[in-house]
Amino acid sequence: MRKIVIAGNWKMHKTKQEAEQFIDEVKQLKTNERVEAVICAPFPYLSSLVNKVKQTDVKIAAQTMHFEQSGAFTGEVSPVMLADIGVSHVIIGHSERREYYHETNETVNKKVHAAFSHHLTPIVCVGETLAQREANDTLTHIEKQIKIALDGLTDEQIANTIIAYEPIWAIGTGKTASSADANEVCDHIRNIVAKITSEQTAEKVVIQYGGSVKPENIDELLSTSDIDGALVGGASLEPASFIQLVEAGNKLS
Ligand SMILES: O=C(CO)COP(=O)(O)O
Repeated sequence: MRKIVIAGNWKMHKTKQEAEQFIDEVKQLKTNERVEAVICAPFPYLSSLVNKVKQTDVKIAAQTMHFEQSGAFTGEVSPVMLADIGVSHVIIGHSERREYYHETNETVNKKVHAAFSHHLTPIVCVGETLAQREANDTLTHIEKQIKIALDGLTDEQIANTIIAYEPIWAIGTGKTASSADANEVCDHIRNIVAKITSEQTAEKVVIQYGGSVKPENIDELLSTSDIDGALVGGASLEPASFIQLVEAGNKLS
């Protein structure tokens, strides 16, 4: 049985005090062995939050990183730095990074390789715009994103990659893809992965859905065949709501 990964992506929200208080409020959360609870926090808080979640079931992730280990890249954070402070996961290629910070499929691929070189689990985001969906381009667009993102990885690395399907039109808009539509794309993603590697490897890949996920719709999303978790923005900012999302995963196993 695949893992269920519930990840909260805080984006550029919270003061340090609010971030630490959040962790204090969720640290009693227990996940069963199938479920992982991850908070993707802003860089300045990572170190302190990693220390706070020791002995708890919550993991701390970064929201992006550079692909180089070090160098003259003013303002950037490297995989070495993240691994050094005990971060476990990193989001790569979020649509906001692609749109505002020129991330391309090629830089996503370099970052995924860099993540594995430093024992970080990549959460690789893919998804279509509304225009692409309306032009019936969703599946071709996503196939291209996935093929380039995973290029050159070993089967074992692919099995350990988390893929987040986030239709751009559903992010922060309150519009969720119907669970059937979301599952159809996640199923397609698994088929693409199977073509690149094998059915066996593809069966191991955790595929999350993201885009206006909240406690009210997570049960339905998780009840589908190919959605193995969620990457949650807005609804991950309040401890009570994040706990409900993780409990929805706990209920499944
Ligand atoms: O972008 C997202 C998570 O990475 C989704 O954000 P919302 O849950 O706020 O729609």
